[in-house]
Amino acid sequence: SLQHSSWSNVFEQRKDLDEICQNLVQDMDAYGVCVVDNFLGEEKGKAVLGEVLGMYNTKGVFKDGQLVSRKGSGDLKTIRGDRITWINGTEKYCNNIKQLISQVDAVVVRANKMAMASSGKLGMYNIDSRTKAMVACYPGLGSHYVKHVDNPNRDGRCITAIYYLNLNWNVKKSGGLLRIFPEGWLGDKVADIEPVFDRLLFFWSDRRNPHEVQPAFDTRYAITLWYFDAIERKEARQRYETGRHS
Ligand SMILES: O=C(O)CCC(=O)Nc1cc2ccccc2cn1
Ligand SMILES: [Mn+2]
Repeated sequence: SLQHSSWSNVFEQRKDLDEICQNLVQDMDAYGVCVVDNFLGEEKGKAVLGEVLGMYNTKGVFKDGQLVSRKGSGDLKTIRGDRITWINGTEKYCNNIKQLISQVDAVVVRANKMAMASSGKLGMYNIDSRTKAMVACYPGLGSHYVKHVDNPNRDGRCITAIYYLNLNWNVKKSGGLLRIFPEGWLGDKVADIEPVFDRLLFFWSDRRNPHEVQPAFDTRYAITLWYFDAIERKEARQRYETGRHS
């Protein structure tokens, strides 16, 4: 359909797939973190944002974030963290999110293959599946996410991919900075990622990349996908089945 054909040339318009994949392979080798800006372009990015806003304004779709408390002037102030919903993209009114997901899939799968051929670190994995997409919103008011590791105990997830949707986001005014503390970066350097519109971020999901979201003072939207390594995932399932898990 027309809709489909306009999506299929996303890469011709923006940057070709190869360029993005080479950049990903190189950055994962060098830094363990990779930022791709203008991933979909303004029109497609806004279409995805529109669907996320539609979902967010539909009662009951997003679950309340976990409670976090912040000691202000000594008093405990409960702030809800991120509000999330999980989708596979086939839901109603999610066609553009579905297309975003398949574009990210295309990049990850191709980069994984390229890295196998060039023996990049990404080539050490065999990426054959992923989680559903987690659509998250920080409702502002200082909501944040404490420093954590996505996959601390080999659950199978090797790469985190986060697509940000925040038009004209200004961290000085709105906060919401993602700060990654990459293991092994010298001089305790950090990677500060602003959650700006149409930005796609990749990083190793394991202990190499502890990260936090600093308090956000405007609503902050992101869509996250986690990609599985086939072997690590199988081993995690086996541990789970034999009950050897905490
Ligand atoms: O929005 C960002 O910049 C990243 C936020 C972030 O790290 N989110 C997040 C959300 C999670 C939700 C459930 C389980 C693990 C999770 C790990 N990370
Ligand atoms: Mn995380």
